[in-house]
Amino acid sequence: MSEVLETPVTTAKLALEGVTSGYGHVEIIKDLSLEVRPGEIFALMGKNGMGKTTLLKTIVGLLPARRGRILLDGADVTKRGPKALVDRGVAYAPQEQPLFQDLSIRDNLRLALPSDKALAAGLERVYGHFPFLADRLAQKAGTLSGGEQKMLIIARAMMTEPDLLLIDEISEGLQPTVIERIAAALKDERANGTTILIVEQHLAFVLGIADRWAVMKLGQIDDAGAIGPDTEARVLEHLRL
Ligand SMILES: Nc1ncnc2c1ncn2[C@@H]1O[C@H](COP(=O)(O)OP(=O)(O)OP(=O)(O)O)[C@@H](O)[C@H]1O
Repeated sequence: MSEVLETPVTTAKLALEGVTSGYGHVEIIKDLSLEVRPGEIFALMGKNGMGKTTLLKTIVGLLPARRGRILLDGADVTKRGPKALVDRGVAYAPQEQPLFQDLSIRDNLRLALPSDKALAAGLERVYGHFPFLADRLAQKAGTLSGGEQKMLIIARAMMTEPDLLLIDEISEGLQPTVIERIAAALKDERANGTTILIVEQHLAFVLGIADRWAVMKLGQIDDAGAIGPDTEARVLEHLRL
């Protein structure tokens, strides 16, 4: 691991200490340690099948950590489960089956929230990023285009004004203008104090918004650092190997 990630920080927003998790008899995440600092965008990259999605699922409690600890603002949340993470301000935009296709945009957004009042406030926030939502609230999510569905997924995760936002491969299949819109939305969220951990394959997009980065290989952090002029070349080298 690089010097940058070993440098002590006051209190990490999210800290993983020797986390191991997996499926059945197979360990996918192996003794992994990582710190995400308050208010940063942290880009997590790696080749297919290296464990990035598995790591996000472990962080949000959908998959139990078999060993190690997960700390949120210094508090141990390892065995607390998904609900406790949501209550502590964590939002997750997953890669798989993320929307209720037969429900309207409004109902998909409402499900993330405790009340209609919260929905009204949340909508005001996300309309700024994704204005098309304002005229389409009654439309079924399944009838939106692929790009619109991705924007809805991000909007839903932002509705709660999360302290920590976890995003899994949002850019896949999106046209450049939509990616730019999402990049702008994520930068705005960071400016408002949200910490973001984003798994991405689209390097220009994610390295353009991130503060620090890591590459995963076979369930471990293979390399990491602060974003700098050599980052893209360094990451590409890992993805080629
Ligand atoms: N539910 C599951 N049961 C068994 N094995 C799984 C399950 N989900 C994922 N795996 C395996 O875990 C490994 C890591 O998968 P994961 O989806 O975490 O990788 P990833 O880095 O996110 O890959 P990608 O970039 O392709 O999305 C893969 O070998 C995958 O086959």
